[in-house]
Amino acid sequence: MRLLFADRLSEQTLSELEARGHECVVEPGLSADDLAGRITGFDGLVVRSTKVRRPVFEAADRLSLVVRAGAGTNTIDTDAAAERGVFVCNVPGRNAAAVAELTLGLLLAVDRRIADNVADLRAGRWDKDRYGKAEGLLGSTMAILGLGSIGLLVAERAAAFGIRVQAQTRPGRSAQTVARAEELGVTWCDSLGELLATSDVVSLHVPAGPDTEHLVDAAFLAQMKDGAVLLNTSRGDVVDEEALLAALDAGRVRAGLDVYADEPGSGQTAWTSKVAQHPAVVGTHHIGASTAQAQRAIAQGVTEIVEAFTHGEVRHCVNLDHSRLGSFTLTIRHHDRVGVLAQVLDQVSSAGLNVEHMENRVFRGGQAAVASIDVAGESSDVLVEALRALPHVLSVAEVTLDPASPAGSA
Ligand SMILES: NC(=O)C1=CN([C@@H]2O[C@H](COP(=O)(O)OP(=O)(O)OC[C@H]3O[C@@H](n4cnc5c(N)ncnc54)[C@H](O)[C@@H]3O)[C@@H](O)[C@H]2O)C=CC1
Ligand SMILES: O=C(O)C(=O)COP(=O)(O)O
Repeated sequence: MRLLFADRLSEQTLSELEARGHECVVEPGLSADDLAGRITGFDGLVVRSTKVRRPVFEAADRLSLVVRAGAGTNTIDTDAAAERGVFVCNVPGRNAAAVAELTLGLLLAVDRRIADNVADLRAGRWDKDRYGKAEGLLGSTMAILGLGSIGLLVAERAAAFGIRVQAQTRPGRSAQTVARAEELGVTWCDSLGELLATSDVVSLHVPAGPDTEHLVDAAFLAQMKDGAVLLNTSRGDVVDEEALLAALDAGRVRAGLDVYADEPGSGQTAWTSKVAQHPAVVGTHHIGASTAQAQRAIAQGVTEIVEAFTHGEVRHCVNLDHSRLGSFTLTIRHHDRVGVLAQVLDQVSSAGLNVEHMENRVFRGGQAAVASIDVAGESSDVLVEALRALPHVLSVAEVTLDPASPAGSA
């Protein structure tokens, strides 16, 4: 594949990909605005936080894969990609430990005012009176919103500090997550109000999106305990910064932030932000994932995704429709001969039906294969009989799909 890297990734990944025959063009200086003018001629695009907007997909001539070398895909117009059949994949979980470490670092820094301590020492001031007044974390209570890869690792680290961790009950949470959370001693609150009112620390680990935009607003902050600490290492959009500013000014809360609503991308630039500069905030420069360990793990994940993709497997795609759109599945056993599937599809199309998903697997020896075809519309005996009558078709079975069942669960 011809791959454009619009952010810097480890040299090892680039040499591994090149050793496997891929061409890697590395242009970390490209901005979001430059991408549309640069994308032609590339099959794949690899980015960290550089935004990939609709014009990139409109300008692309052969782009088939965008890899987000990280977790959050809110920086990529995944709908525009989906409209043009471009896969957007992320590398989930691989930078979670780094973000969890920073989250605890921010909490300690807020509680002990580490940044102010350091600034005064560097300025030649000793002030034990001022800085010797932390509450301490042992026995305090932390709410985690977003109990995914990062949230669970934060829970694990917080528990090691003797912090009681709680989360809100949430429909659809996997049994595995619930089991791991309970192993870590996480307890459950039925409502957000109860969660916030009983927590000394609130840590955000939800993805950005319409459901979580300004999740932390004035009402949310008003429900937090007086003097509580808000930690945000997820995305700036999750917090209404005007509301946070008001709560900070009122001395109601303190905050540890790694992400901001209008943060710049990578590199260096002059930048001011009222929340980032607030004296009750310990802020970092969106560096949650920026450890060498995490970046090595992410880079390895990128190599795996690109390699799997070249072998026909799409890993960690975030813009496929995973719900079955078909209304029935045809399972067709056939001799593995040229043209058999074309005839099958011809019959399906003559019946006015649309194929939503299909897979064809060849048996050992290459004599026979089985095709599984999810079809939208109404099946009929006429179609099934026409398929059975085709040369080289061995058998045809038809199963009606349950619209509520996700793909692959049948
Ligand atoms: N500061 C940094 O450098 C980094 C920030 N991130 C951010 O952290 C986010 C989370 O990352 P991961 O834990 O790896 O993702 P994840 O997908 O493993 O976990 C997200 C969790 O949030 C839950 N969730 C979604 N909507 C929710 C809602 N409305 N309320 C409560 N829970 C909700 C999901 O069910 C899932 O369990 C990413 O989407 C990204 O925006 C990720 C990596 C680095
Ligand atoms: O993985 C994520 O979601 C991150 O926020 C990390 O962003 P970055 O790769 O450091 O620009």
